[in-house]
Amino acid sequence: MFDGKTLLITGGTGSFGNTVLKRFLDTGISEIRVFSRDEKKQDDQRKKFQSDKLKFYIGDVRDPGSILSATRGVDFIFHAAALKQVPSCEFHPMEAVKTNVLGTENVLEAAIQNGVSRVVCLSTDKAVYPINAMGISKALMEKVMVAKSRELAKSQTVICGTRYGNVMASRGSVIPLFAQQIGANKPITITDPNMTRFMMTLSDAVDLVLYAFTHGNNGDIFVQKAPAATIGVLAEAMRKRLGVAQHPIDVIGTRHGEKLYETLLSREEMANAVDMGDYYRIPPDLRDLNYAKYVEQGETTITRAEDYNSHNTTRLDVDGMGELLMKLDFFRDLVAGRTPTLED
Ligand SMILES: O=c1ccn([C@@H]2O[C@H](COP(=O)(O)OP(=O)(O)O[C@H]3O[C@H](CO)[C@@H](O)[C@H](O)[C@H]3O)[C@@H](O)[C@H]2O)c(=O)[nH]1
Repeated sequence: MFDGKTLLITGGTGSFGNTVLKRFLDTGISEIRVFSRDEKKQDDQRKKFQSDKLKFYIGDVRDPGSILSATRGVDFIFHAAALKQVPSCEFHPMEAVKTNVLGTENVLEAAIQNGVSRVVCLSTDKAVYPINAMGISKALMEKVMVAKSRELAKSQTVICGTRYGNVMASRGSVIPLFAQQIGANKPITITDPNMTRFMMTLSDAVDLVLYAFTHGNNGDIFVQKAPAATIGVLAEAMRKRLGVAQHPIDVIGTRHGEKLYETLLSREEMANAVDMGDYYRIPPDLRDLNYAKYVEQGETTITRAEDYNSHNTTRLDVDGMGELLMKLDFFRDLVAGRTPTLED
């Protein structure tokens, strides 16, 4: 499917981009373009991968001109550029709007104008019933994506999306933080031991994007079924695997904009979602803007459906969480006493 094709990754210098490069540079793909603002990270990637197939584009999704010229001659786009830190978006919500909402519109317009055949936009569980600025901006990004895709019936571009949960051991996230606290002999800071999060590996996240890429129709959003754990269980599993069962814990309380649990599919989406085994496909609402229809044809299935969230999905216990941790290079390094490297 990728043989002889050109793929562009927005925000491609991040951990998602790195994982895609690792998987694809040695295939029959003809070119991968990394589009980002970060000259330094691009330079690191250039040195790390040393491949003629890899092309670097400095630009910002906020600047329509930069993305328009970078997408000329491109077949596929993975749109990963985003402001994704919850606290920073909370304090600078307009920055989240500029990158996550307006930036996405620029990427999609450029894709349509340049006849790109497939675009996959990356979203997050925080976009469902959102309460923080990051999630709200990603929810609006999804709406932009679905609205744009509605106009594309006769065009050659297919736009779809994915939502995923927490990527384990990503830079700045809780697993490396707890590891560092254990290493420095400081207490593990738990916000709320009963808080749950979906647990996914970076490789799962890339698989999900590839699944959407292969199966997506215009406006579809894909979600991977994933297990979840409480933060209490996560801390317990880390203490146990690292042989420090008595390491002290401080409960520090919930941070700005945090939820007790995350939701991957709302109740309303669940009523229409297609169960595809390991994944759900959420088709777009294709009714037209005829209000009489909305009033006369209610969705009776919605009242019966339950949302899909990190409280009601498969729950990992301490041993299950420990096994999942051991799938991470980061954590295996830690257990073996090697200096762990983060993906990003
Ligand atoms: O000192 C800490 C820090 C975090 N947590 C908890 O650990 C969990 C995960 O936190 P963190 O790793 O910071 O991730 P999230 O805030 O859930 O957000 C991440 O996961 C999202 C997907 O849901 C991504 O979109 C975001 O970019 C990414 O920051 C949460 O329940 C936190 O309350 C603690 O208990 N103690």
